[in-house]
Order: sequence, then C-alpha cells, then structure tokens
Amino acid sequence: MLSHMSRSGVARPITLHGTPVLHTHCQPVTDFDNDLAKLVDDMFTSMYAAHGVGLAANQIGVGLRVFVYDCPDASGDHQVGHVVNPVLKPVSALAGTTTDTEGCLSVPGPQTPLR
Ligand SMILES: CSCC[C@H](NC=O)C(=O)O
Repeated sequence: MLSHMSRSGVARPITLHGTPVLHTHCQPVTDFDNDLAKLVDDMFTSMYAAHGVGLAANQIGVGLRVFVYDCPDASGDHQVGHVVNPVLKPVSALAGTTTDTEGCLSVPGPQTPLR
C-alpha cells in the first residue's frame, strides 16, 4: 500500500444522504486483492479531496465494509490507516473522554458536539 503522501487513487464523488447505498447494510470484503487496494487508494484520495478525516466505502458508492482515516490524535499526531470488515464493540470506561465536534461528508453542513 502506498503512503498517504504518494497515493495514486482517483477522487470519486461523495455519496450524499438519501442515496440507497448509504441506507443498506454493507457487505464484508472477501477478496483481498488489487481491486481492494485500488478502492482504498481511491478512498484516501476522495477523503483528502473532500477535506475529510475519515471516509467509508459507501460514501463513494461502494457497499463494502471498509473505511479509511487520517485523524490527529490527542497529541496532534496524524493516525492514518484503513480498516476492512470492522466489528463494533463497546468502549471501556477506562478509554477516557474527549470533546470535539463531528460532521459527516454525506450530510454537508451540520457539526455536532461530541463528548
Ligand atoms: C472520523 S469521523 C469523520 C467524519 C467525516 N467523514 C465522513 O463523513 C469527516 O469530517 O471527515
């Protein structure tokens, strides 16, 4: 996989709320092949083009369980990666809390305070 600074992906349009792919369960990835690598590269390029810090595959119209991120952590260091077939689990109270705001590239405009 290329580093995020030298990716050769293609920026695809961001899918907006109301588009069926955003309202349908995404499918697990079963083939870890060049198509997946190209998808991840396109996702990074699309995310950066949209000035985002995270992007799911269905936000560029692909109904697969994949997301990419490039977020500063609490120290300001960028954490960059991609996740395939994520599983959501409750976070321990020991994980601590933080405050920030969050929006969604597929719902342009609103920002919600987080804690
Ligand atoms: C890590 S939450 C990211 C939220 C948003 N990305 C997708 O909609 C963005 O602002 O990039």
